[in-house]
Amino acid sequence: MSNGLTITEKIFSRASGRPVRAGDFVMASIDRAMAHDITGPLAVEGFYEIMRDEKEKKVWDPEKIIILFDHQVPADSLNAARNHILLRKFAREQGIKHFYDLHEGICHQVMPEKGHVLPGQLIVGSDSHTCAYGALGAFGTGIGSTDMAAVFALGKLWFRVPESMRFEVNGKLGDRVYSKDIILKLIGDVGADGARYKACEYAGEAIRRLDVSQRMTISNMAIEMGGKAGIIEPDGKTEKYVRERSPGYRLDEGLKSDEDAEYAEVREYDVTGMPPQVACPHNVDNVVDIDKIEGKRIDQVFLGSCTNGRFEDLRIAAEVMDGRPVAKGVRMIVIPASHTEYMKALRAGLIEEFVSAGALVESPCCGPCMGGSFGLLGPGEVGLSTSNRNFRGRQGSPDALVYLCSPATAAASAVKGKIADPRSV
Ligand SMILES: CC(C)[C@H](C(=O)O)[C@@H](O)C(=O)O
Ligand code: SF4
Repeated sequence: MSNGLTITEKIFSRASGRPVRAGDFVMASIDRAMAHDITGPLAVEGFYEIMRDEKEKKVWDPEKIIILFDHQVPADSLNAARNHILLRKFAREQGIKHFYDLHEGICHQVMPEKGHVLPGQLIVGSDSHTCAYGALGAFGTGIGSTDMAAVFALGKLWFRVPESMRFEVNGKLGDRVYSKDIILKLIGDVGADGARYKACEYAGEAIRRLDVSQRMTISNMAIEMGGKAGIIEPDGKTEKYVRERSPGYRLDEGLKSDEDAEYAEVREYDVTGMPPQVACPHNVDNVVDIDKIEGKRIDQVFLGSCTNGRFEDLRIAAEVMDGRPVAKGVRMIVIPASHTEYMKALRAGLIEEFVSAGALVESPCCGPCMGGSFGLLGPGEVGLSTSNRNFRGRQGSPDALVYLCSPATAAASAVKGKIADPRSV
């Protein structure tokens, strides 16, 4: 065995207070824990169950728990309203310092944006896309509500330190081809469980060249190939992003995988000349080049979600639309991922452009991404979405079809009224 460590092994060694390696079982201290309106109520219930015999029923650290509302926002059912009431009460009683009510946005956007994600941290969230925080060099991972209950109580959780799978992505992305196309390509290649329980590590010049917003898209979708995390080694861009939110933060030069670190697998890619990618129904790994699916009719385009609802995504889409209206017979729903992103888009005039084009712009939330709220697809309808999952029934009817793509492809398709290549509209 070599002496080198992966970034994941370094993070777990710090979090568990001893040198550990992939495969070791550890009890790790959690740096931040996030729960939202769907999974939070069950975690709260579990927490009180655990604390049943304690006199003081207090969480381990009210400053390290983040609670927010995003999935059913504004409350779209009585059940959602009750969940919101329960979590507001819990946050008040426990003195949860970082509680965001329903105006703030989607968890995976709000967490980094508000400075709750630092490189090298071990962060858990009761949401599967918590791997998104790997974009900043944190080990973020999704856990269930009952595990979250234990974290609320103890601030610790056991893990088997995952092996790492390295994706060396080189070459240069072409015009109107983005990080979403890279991650769809990788998932299509590896398969939905090809990286099961592995820490996916994205490296190479094509990844280094991406801005933080685009890195978030790639890290966000590690779970779609079974990854436990989706880490990108922090660099100057990471440092700048983090410092703007956590002044005084300094990049730790040692926070990267050693050259002789051991990997379960290393895969190499060259994205030069790669066309836009689309994931076809009903699996995220059912990925094709755009020319295989171009011309397919669509009923709805959804531009948003924690994967691709940032200001940069909206700007790309507006550029591609270039003042043209949404095609007749197609509806377009645009949802900025957070209040901050919404304000940026508003100030830049993007919201006016979308509204003038005939799109529906909604307040920050998950929206149709999970089909639990508004914007559902009916039987037989076809949706094109910038989100991360296209499972049967995910956005409404089990008889609807969902295709996944980049914001540029979504925008090109919205103006054309059918799936279109953003390079040729
Ligand atoms: C509701 C939540 C538990 C779920 C997740 O874990 O990812 C949702 O965010 C999703 O995208 O499917
Ligand atoms: S936007 Fe979609 S993927 Fe992201 S947290 Fe919400 S439901 Fe999950």
